[in-house]
Amino acid sequence: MPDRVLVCVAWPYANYLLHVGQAAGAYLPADIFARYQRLRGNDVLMVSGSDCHGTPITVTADREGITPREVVERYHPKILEVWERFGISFDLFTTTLTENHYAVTQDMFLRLLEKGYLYRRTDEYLFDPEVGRFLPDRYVEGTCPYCGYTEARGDQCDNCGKTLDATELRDPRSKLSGARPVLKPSEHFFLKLSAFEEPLREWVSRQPHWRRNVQNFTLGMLNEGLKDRAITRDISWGVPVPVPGYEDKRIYVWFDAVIGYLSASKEWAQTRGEPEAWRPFWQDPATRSYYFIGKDNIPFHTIIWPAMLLGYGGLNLPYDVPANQYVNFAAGQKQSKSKGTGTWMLDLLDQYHADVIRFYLTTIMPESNDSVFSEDELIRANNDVLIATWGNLANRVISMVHRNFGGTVPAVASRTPESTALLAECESMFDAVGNEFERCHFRGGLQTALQLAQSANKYLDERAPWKAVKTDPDHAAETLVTALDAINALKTLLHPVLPFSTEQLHADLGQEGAVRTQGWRFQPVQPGTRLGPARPLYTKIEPREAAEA
Ligand SMILES: Nc1ncnc2c1ncn2[C@@H]1O[C@H](COP(=O)(O)OP(=O)(O)OP(=O)(O)O)[C@@H](O)[C@H]1O
Ligand SMILES: [Zn+2]
Repeated sequence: MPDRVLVCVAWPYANYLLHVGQAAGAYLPADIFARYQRLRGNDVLMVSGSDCHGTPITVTADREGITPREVVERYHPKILEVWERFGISFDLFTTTLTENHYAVTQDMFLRLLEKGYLYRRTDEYLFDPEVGRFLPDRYVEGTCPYCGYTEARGDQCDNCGKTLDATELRDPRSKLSGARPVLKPSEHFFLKLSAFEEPLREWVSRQPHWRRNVQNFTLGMLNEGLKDRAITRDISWGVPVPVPGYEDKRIYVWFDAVIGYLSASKEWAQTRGEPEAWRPFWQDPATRSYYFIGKDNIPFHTIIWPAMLLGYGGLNLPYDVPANQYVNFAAGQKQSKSKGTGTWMLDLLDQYHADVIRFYLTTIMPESNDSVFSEDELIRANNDVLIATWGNLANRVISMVHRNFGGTVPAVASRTPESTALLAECESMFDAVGNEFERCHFRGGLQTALQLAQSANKYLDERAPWKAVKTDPDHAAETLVTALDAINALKTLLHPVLPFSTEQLHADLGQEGAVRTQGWRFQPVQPGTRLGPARPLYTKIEPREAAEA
């Protein structure tokens, strides 16, 4: 029986272009994982969409003098273009502007209200006296009360990752006018997070497979005590609050964004004409659901969303939340679209093969520590590792079979112990790499697969088939066939990371169909197979200093 796996990926705000931090932090790991699970033959549903609400969108709209909807219409297609060109294989990438999403969000709201997990409360909120508007979330900046970071936003501190109430900020200033805000009362709905403290603590403690930092961060928040949080805002853009008297307010963007995972699953089911198909992904307790996010999103996925799910009832909690640290632009400077610091994915895709970018970003995936993106390092990774260890291996062997055996895989009678050893390594790699990918260790999975490429290179160098072919053609044939077997294994092992070039190689190895439908297993190349052309998988890139000189 195949397993069922739900792959949920953070909803990017449709207010800017996507940068490498988001790609390496959330989208690429999710995609490698989903591709790996599909190869295993599991039922996978991978969903996300553009987050079209909240102050990140309205702040951009105000700044650019356009409507929030126009902001979304400008950036959503650009996001879709990145998925297409970068090979992020969503089953559905939608938006939070659909009727379905509004309905699912309001249903969640009303059910939580009915069950007593939402209540109304009047508090004082920051208000800009100059423009006469409340200042929710990102309309206000100030100093973080926890870490002293001076550019904390009203909703959270990017430095220490704490979620904030705007009124907690020290020295707050309005993003609309720069004015010092005043306090003004307003009534809002609150999510009774405090009611979930114990069940959440019990649940989080039972997740030994979680990343240590995710678990500790979450337990830390639980130990400090959960405060109930306002889930409506004085703002005119967002999902309407389905309660009379709240016409001027909207549901808080994070409340509706996390519901997006569920609403997108329902939309996917409707679109494929099986409206109930979302249920097993959410209601069968055997389904594992993974949430791929960056570290700033942890509280929303390990506390707020699980609390909402517990309150709603009958829906699976996350199985794992493999949150990543940050990819920085330069040491200590986060890639951030709202701050305008970053390397844009569309620019990179104009310059480099998608698989080269995927390869390099996997090597710097911030699984345990922050990392730094560098274009020079990308070029080095392409030339010195990707091509030197893997691309050349495939290209050399296919070329030699063309040169010496007319492009047809020769038959071999028996294999020497060195060849048998390499084949055994091919077999065992499927478990070794699979175990890494299964645990969301994508750097480790890639490094492990590359060890097989190194073994194959060493094997070839030791047996020098280019020389042996003149004196002992059978020996050369055995070497090349065994090397082709290793290349065929690597093609599958590397497919989740390098989907485009491994599909090309699959054709060049004379194989039918597509790698993605072959299964996660070792398959030797059959004798008599006609190989395709020996096309290089990647091209060498001139280092930038040389190019500029
Ligand atoms: N530099 C980064 N490194 C790793 N992950 C990141 C980075 N920036 C964003 N992410 C993750 O990518 C996902 C989508 O990000 P989001 O749309 O919030 O972008 P952002 O650049 O953080 O935006 P903003 O600066 O407006 O908060 C989130 O899960 C976020 O944690
Ligand atoms: Zn802070």
